[in-house]
Amino acid sequence: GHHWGYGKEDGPSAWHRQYPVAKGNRQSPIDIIPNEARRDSTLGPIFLKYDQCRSLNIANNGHSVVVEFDDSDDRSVVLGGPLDNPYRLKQFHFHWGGKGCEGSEHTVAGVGYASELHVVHWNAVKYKTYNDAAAAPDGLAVLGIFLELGDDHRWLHMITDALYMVKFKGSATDFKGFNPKCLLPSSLHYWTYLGSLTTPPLHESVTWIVLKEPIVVSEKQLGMFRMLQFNGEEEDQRMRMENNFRPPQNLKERIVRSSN
Ligand SMILES: COc1ccc2c(ccc[n+]2C(=O)c2ccc(S(N)(=O)=O)cc2)c1
Ligand SMILES: [Zn+2]
Repeated sequence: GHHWGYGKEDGPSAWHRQYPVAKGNRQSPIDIIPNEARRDSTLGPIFLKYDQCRSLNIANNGHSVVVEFDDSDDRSVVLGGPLDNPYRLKQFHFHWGGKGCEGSEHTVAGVGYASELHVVHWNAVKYKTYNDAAAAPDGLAVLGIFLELGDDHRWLHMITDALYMVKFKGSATDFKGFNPKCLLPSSLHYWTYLGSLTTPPLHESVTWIVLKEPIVVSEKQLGMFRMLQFNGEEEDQRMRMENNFRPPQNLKERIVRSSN
């Protein structure tokens, strides 16, 4: 059927027609206002156990570029912080803007970053499958990492070098041996709040953990993401993949907590 996207007709302002939860009470992303975040001494550090992670493939799903992991056991998990149990690493993907424009989903005191990396984990303790977890209020934990423009990122080339293989929607290729640890900033200090998937089906199933410290990538590296296309190879209309971000949503009755 008529699929959702990021254009004028099928973009974020239209998603509520097919996904009424778009106007729900715990939608993401949000504008994070550091001065209004509640410092919570009960919030411990998060731990990312990625040493045994097994990346499988990199794919263009028509909305972003996604690296998927083997989530058949608890080999790589995020735990601690606001989480009551370990959440299993499933995939990571990015959101970005057009040349020189903002592109992150979360903003900080009204300011956006050039891009945002989402590392998606699911609660395999309570739910049997990822899809079950993705629809449950405590089903997912997504780590959000801001990308700001500066020097080349020393490891991002491992991803940008593979992008030519997944130019079109529906393309995928092997992508083994990649550990997302190399994409983390030095500090794991974070903000956390209860929210949703930022793309349809917009399920209100995400405990968001947004790192305060951005990583630095170059304009050249980020520009490589814009060689990707929203369309499949066979489609006539060529649409450059960019500005694939949802703008901040109403905070409603939520508070954002801050790690120490
Ligand atoms: C049928 O049920 C689903 C469930 C989840 C789906 C999905 C389609 C696309 C993405 N997802 C996702 O898993 C998904 C979507 C958005 C995000 S985000 N941008 O990190 O909030 C993470 C993960 C369909
Ligand atoms: Zn995302």
